[in-house]
Amino acid sequence: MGTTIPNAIGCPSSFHPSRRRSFSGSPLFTSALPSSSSRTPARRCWMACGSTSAAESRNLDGAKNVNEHPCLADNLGVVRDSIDDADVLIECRDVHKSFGDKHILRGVSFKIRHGEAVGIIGPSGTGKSTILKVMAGLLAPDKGDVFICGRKRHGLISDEEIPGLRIGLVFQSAALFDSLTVRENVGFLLYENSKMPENRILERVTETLAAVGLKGVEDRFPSELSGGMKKRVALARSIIFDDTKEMIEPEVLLYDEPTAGLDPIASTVVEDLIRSVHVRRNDALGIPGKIASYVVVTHQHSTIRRAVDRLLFLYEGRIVWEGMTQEFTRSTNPIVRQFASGSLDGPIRY
Ligand SMILES: Nc1ncnc2c1ncn2[C@@H]1O[C@H](COP(=O)(O)OP(=O)(O)OP(=O)(O)O)[C@@H](O)[C@H]1O
Repeated sequence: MGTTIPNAIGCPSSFHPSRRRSFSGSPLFTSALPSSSSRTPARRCWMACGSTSAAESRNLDGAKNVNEHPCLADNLGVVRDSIDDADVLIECRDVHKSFGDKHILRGVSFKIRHGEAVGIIGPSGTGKSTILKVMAGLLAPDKGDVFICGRKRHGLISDEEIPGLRIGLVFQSAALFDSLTVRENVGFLLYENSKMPENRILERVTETLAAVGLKGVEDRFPSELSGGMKKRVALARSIIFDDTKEMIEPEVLLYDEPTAGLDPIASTVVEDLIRSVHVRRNDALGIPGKIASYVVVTHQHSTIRRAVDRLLFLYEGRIVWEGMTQEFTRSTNPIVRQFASGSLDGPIRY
């Protein structure tokens, strides 16, 4: 099975689900990496260097102010906890990325573990979408590394052969194919990449739509859906999987501003859906979710409160604070305080 190369442009006007062909221009990105091994996601690997290359100071509440200065960290002799990294699905280690002379990511390091629900927040233009694309394998770091289940990724997702983990990126715009019906959009990857019989794909599409709370919309086109429905269809498309395979790889979903532009109630629906497809919850049909972990980039307080457990605060291309969501509003970090209050006074300058 080939890897689906993500992009956000092409719309396959000639696509028909009954015609399987090699098409790699999906606006959806779900990289279904080939699973050539039967190892579990929890590959045992110990990483001696810890989760960040930074000196970290712990608040009383347990959150970390991250002082990004690797030399300082070494000089201070910061003793890192010995952590069992067997459950780390994705690790970014000292990731740098520039666009022209704009140095956007300046040494970003963090780990996403199996079962986690993580939010990435921070001021506009600070590189949140960029780090999602680096995690997804759409952008290669200029410096630093991305590890998938403990194995270093080389190049982009399209070049790699790392098995055992699917990574899906759900774009802010939903990025549905306008000329395809909801059924064709949701079943797209299965039509393109699986050997499932068509009637089984149709069943999977209906089941998956039901899991995100949508019924009877299979024949509609995206233009006939509300913004919230489009986001739900995009979510269904990202969680559908080939259930004829012997082993289903764990999947990490990366959501880029999934509630942007939605009213408060539609936001709540999407936030609850994001939760419901996670392994620790049940979907709309009462079936346990299958998404191993997810990462949400968001500006919305409701999404932070409702959809994620742990937060990474990105500022000027670095993680400057991380902690649990309930620690966020109590943080004494001046950057976090200013951001949480929306004040014009403070270290963040626009
Ligand atoms: N492909 C690209 N080419 C050139 N510049 C880019 C590219 N992608 C992102 N940038 C620039 O990198 C910076 C960070 O963009 P990014 O979208 O990652 O920020 P963000 O934190 O997600 O912002 P927002 O919260 O406003 O969505 C911006 O200045 C953006 O213009």
